Amino acid sequence: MSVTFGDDSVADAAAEAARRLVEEGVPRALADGDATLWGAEAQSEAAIRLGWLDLPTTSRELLPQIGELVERARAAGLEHVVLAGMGGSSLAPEVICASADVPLTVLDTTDPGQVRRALADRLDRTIVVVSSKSGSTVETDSHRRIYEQAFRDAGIDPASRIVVVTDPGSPLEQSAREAGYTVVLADPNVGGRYSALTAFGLVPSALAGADVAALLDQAAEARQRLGADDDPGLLLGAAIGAAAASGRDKLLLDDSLSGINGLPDWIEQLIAESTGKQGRGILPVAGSEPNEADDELTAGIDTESGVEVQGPLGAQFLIWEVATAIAGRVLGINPFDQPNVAESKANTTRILEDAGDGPLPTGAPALVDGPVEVYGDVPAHVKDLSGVFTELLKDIPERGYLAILAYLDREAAFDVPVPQEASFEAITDIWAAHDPASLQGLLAIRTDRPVTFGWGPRYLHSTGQYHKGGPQNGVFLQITGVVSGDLEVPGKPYTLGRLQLAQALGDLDALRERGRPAVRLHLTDREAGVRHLLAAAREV
Ligand SMILES: O=P(O)(O)OC[C@H]1O[C@H](O)[C@H](O)[C@@H](O)[C@@H]1O
Repeated sequence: MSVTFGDDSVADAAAEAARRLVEEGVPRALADGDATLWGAEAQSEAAIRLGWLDLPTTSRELLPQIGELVERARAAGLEHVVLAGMGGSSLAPEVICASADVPLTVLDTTDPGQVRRALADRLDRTIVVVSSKSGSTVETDSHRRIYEQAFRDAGIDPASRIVVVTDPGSPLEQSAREAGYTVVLADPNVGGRYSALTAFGLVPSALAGADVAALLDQAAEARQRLGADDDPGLLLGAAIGAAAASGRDKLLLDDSLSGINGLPDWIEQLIAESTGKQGRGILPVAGSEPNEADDELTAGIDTESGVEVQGPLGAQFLIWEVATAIAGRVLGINPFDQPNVAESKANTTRILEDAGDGPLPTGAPALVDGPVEVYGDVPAHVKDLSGVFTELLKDIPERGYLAILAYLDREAAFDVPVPQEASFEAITDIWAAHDPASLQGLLAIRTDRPVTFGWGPRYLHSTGQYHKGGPQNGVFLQITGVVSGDLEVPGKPYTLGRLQLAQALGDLDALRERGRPAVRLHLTDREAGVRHLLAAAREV
């Protein structure tokens, strides 16, 4: 494993920052778990958040219990593994399984269509891992309730199918024990986004068929370098910290040549939640081409870049965690809290409670363009969707960015029928033409500012912290859609679709309270709406 520099100015700044850190004794202190490294204010939190440093060893203790679980699931013929978990409770298993090429259905959505698709898939052979560190995350709680009901309706005992991963003493641990579920306890001294190598990363991945012992071996090798002057995590942290301190605070992640699939999505949460606070921080940008702008730094996973990080997945996890902790130190930021995530959650709860049984407070559309309603402040001269895009792009300030936030079904594009004889290229073109995520590329070529794309509510547990806590230079484009086939959340007064819309509105409020430009597009016909959006973006 190694960190190398394709850009001399980055290399020089990193070397200088690393030299200072070594002089201050930081690498050794971090290796020893010194909680004072981020200042007095962060110390009490850091004291209970450094367990990740020792996971390559401590997580080995979990392997026998995980091995038994896997055996039991195999013996019972449970081949469809569903993971209900948000942010740190699902991003790592998603990368682990995608890289190992083993199937895992991740539920980190409140989209009723996406949840219905999972429910319709081999329920009789499904095992559900319900993962939540706090044990109180609303999305995960909803998924648990929905699956419990579905199992019961199918005459299946939920206790034979649900595995809970949570922190000791959480409300979920208690209710799971009462229900007779299998419970695997995670290390409480590791925060969600640093938990890749805890039970949160390992249990669902092992059930899906990934070799988790190998991951720990890879991480153990990286752990041995910790404390050394040439530790890859130290060099990476010094590079991204020093770059951000000098204004290069957009971190473009490129994994195009890597055999590891989807690590940028995991890095996004780690960097955005750890650094995006107090009006400062680093904006991770996944899935976008560099603009050669002077506020950008490119980081490649096994891919040549401004900074290239080479190594197997287990090592990458540890290197990026060390780097984030080091960058926090360089920037004077506590990398272990996420002070602004709760704002949108509180708004969502308030919106649902205030609305009672009545409609949610969406307001009236400022304009309607075919299957797309536009909500928000739109100048009077703007008459259509491409005009809305043009205005939003114009609104991006110097050093700012545009964030596209889609509260839609992440997999709907793949349901579109494709001709039987179509080539792989033709099929991917058809998918792209129906995928809201294609909007990122189409708008990115119209601006020299970074354009990010996040699925809601998934991003609320990731880049959402940076949007609200980081520099106030974001412009936000939300997309919601009409719900057909809504799902009850058993025991709750709301449906999944209602929760999804309330989450979008809750975050919109939090962004607007900060005076940021934020527009919501609502698709009154989802498929036609996506096609219309993409066509309008081509016209900008
Ligand atoms: O694991 P949970 O307690 O359900 O938390 C899931 C996610 O929730 C919050 O949004 C935090 O900001 C994330 O860091 C965390 O990963």
